[in-house]
Amino acid sequence: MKLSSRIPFRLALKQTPEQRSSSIDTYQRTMLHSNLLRLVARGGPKRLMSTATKLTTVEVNDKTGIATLTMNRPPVNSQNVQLLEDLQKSITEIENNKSRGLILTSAMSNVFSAGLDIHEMYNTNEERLRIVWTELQNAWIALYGSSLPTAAAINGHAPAGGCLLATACEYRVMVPNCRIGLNETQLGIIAPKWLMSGFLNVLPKRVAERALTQGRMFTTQEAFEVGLVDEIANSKEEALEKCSAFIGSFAKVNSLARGLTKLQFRAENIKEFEKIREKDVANFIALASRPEIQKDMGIYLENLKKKGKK
Ligand SMILES: CCCC/C=C\CC(=O)SCCNC(=O)CCNC(=O)[C@H](O)C(C)(C)COP(=O)(O)OP(=O)(O)OC[C@H]1O[C@@H](n2cnc3c(N)ncnc32)[C@H](O)[C@@H]1OP(=O)(O)O
Repeated sequence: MKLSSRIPFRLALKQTPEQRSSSIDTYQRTMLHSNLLRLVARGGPKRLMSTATKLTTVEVNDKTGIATLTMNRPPVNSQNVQLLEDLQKSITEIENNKSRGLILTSAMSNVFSAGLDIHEMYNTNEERLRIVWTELQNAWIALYGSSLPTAAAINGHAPAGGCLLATACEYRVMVPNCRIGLNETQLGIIAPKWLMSGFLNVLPKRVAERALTQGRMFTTQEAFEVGLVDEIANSKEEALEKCSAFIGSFAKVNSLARGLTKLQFRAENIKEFEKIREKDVANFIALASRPEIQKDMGIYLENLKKKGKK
């Protein structure tokens, strides 16, 4: 079996519903084999890799073996289909290049990611909505279901889809004076359960329920106090260092045991997501197509633009 024959979760998810029914087991078996191969391969020299797709870049530190995945879609890293696809490609690339871990960050100076690009959901057709939501699901599962150690260096605001990506990681370090949260209800939108799972992994249920129903955006300090972020750093560089230190904490842990243990914690959420992912796309299309939601999105966009001009 070649390394490239590993089946990432999202590819397994593209199978028929029948094939999918036992995909957790299939995935874990496949991962067990590929991780064994990866462990054997780790004996060899480290490769410095720096590749770029259009809206994300990947750089591997040849000393630590840790890959930094940077989102680069000015002005606010809003997640259009291309950014979501590039994120998936970069995650696959990092998983295949023997990296020791993945740090997700942003090339913007004050925004980690503004979440889904609202232009992609506004005044559009059902087919586009289907693609947008499917790619958001695919990007999330690629990150959430990765067996690698993952951390987010949150060097700016992280609303909605930005918070989704950050909470898909195992560790979060955030710079001061920014905001993070799932603000969907403020847009009149109900966040599906899978979209909440990372949030629910890190927050007590009561805190998560209140924050989600309020559509609350936490300041960095508040996020730290409730446990939504693990550390505060004074700069992006310091955030990257703290994320590297987190990933480095696994240096002496067997990576196969680590990865499988992580996925055991996440398996239930992933299984639930697999069951409902197609229905979830249909729900999203139905919701986002509603005239009143379209109207609210239009107003929201207008307000964002007005705010930008002030
Ligand atoms: C049924 C639908 C389900 C959808 C489910 C949810 C997932 C989502 O992710 S929805 C997206 C929710 N995102 C937000 O609510 C964030 C909105 N943005 C902001 O709060 C701020 O822009 C932010 C704090 C991120 C950054 O602030 P600033 O640095 O001050 O930048 P500006 O606000 O001036 O924005 C610059 C420029 O970008 C445009 N913008 C911002 N966010 C989005 C977005 N999510 N989608 C599309 N465009 C966005 C903003 O309008 C400005 O545009 P211009 O005025 O044309 O320059």
